[in-house]
Amino acid sequence: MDRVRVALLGCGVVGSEVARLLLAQADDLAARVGAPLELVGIAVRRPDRPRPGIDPALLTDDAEGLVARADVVVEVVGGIEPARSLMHAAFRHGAGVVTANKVLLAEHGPELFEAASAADVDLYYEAAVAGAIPLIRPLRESLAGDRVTRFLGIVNGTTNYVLDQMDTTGAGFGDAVERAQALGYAEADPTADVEGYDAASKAAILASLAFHTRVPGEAVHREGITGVSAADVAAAARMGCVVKLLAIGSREPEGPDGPAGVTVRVHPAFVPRSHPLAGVRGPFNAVFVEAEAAGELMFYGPGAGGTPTAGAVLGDVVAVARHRVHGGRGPGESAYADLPTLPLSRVLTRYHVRLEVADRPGVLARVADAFAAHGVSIEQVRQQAVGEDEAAELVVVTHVAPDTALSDTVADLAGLDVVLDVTSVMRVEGE
Ligand SMILES: NC(=O)C1=CN([C@@H]2O[C@H](COP(=O)(O)OP(=O)(O)OC[C@H]3O[C@@H](n4cnc5c(N)ncnc54)[C@H](OP(=O)(O)O)[C@@H]3O)[C@@H](O)[C@H]2O)C=CC1
Ligand SMILES: N[C@@H](CC=O)C(=O)O
Repeated sequence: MDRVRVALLGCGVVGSEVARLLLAQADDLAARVGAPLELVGIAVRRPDRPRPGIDPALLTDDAEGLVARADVVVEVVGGIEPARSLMHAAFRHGAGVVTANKVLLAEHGPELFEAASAADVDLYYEAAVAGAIPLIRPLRESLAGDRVTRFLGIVNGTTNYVLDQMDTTGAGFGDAVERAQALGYAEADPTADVEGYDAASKAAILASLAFHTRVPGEAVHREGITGVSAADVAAAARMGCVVKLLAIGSREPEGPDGPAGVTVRVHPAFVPRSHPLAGVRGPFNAVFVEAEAAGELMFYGPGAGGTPTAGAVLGDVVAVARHRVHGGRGPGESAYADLPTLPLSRVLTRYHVRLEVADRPGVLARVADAFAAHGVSIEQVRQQAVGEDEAAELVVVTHVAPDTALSDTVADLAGLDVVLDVTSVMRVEGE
């Protein structure tokens, strides 16, 4: 093969940087691949829009026609359609695909991996999880001989940036989200970030790879950060913690509580300031992976932004292009284990609960009884006046208990006449 034809679908935050780096590093990339990479076209929604550094002759709105002329298709459009149909078209034409599209992989991964395998072409997606951080390849290849038992990490740059701004600068939630959008970290619709959908898609991909099973995005327990208030950030600080949006996956053995399977969840949590995840700032991501032989590994780096993400995309382009030139194909999907995704009753955690209660004798005993009724023991309780007559704030931190016992307790607390409001509920993780 004398050249590898590359079609770029999308020229936004990530695509524009992929195009720039492909052109700027053409000689190096050619040397690494063994043949020049020729950018044959860029499909966008609005081809007439001026794009600095991009030859207008490359731009088209005929994505299907462009795919038919490529050996490697780079999909950085995002969303389900037309990205899904265009990937299928690429496979039909015998082209390998590189994508950064986690929502598509979390929803339609099995169908796409099967189509790539049937066409005997590559489907690479390093940039789909944790931006620039090499994490997919280590899980798919380097750890293929080990048994991963758990992962815990920060996989969304936007929410980490927002929570970090709230903690360190006192910024309001809305202002911090707007800044994340302006910096190119957020999805086209930032609801996907702040409501935890983006992190849930990434957690589904990580769990599927780490545990060799299929975890669809909708099976991931998901809570976003829209309910996190400045008061929660301050409460975390008082406890020596920071608030982080975590993605946690765990392999659970068969036992008295149920069958073997995996738990996968995304939610905000208090993380002790002494934990390395607490020091992950701005749009950076970090993921701990625990494996039986390797022990504990930590992956850290920029989790969002055009240039870092484009670096990960180009690494995949080189791998797929090398296969086009020298033959062969990268490893495919490794889902064979068929482990069920288990309910939150299998998750053990701790809760930090803030309650507004009536300021009168006997309240503490009523609250303690509600916890005891679900077998949850209390580690600390702190009561303080809230400035209103006859009301006080009660902060309760529990010991470890099944998540459902904790959430059932909170539901009961909300129904007590002495509880005026359940102000906030946060899990405590990473201890
Ligand atoms: N931003 C980031 O930090 C990261 C993003 N990703 C993923 O990368 C992908 C792209 O993200 P990002 O670059 O931020 O997104 P942008 O919204 O910035 O860019 C999307 C691009 O796709 C083009 N496009 C949209 N619809 C169509 C269509 N129907 N046909 C052809 N082109 C279309 C747009 O064209 P036009 O320019 O004309 O509007 C635009 O160029 C997503 O899957 C995202 O989740 C992954 C990791 C990090
Ligand atoms: N919106 C995403 C972009 C990268 O995946 C994020 O903020 O992490």
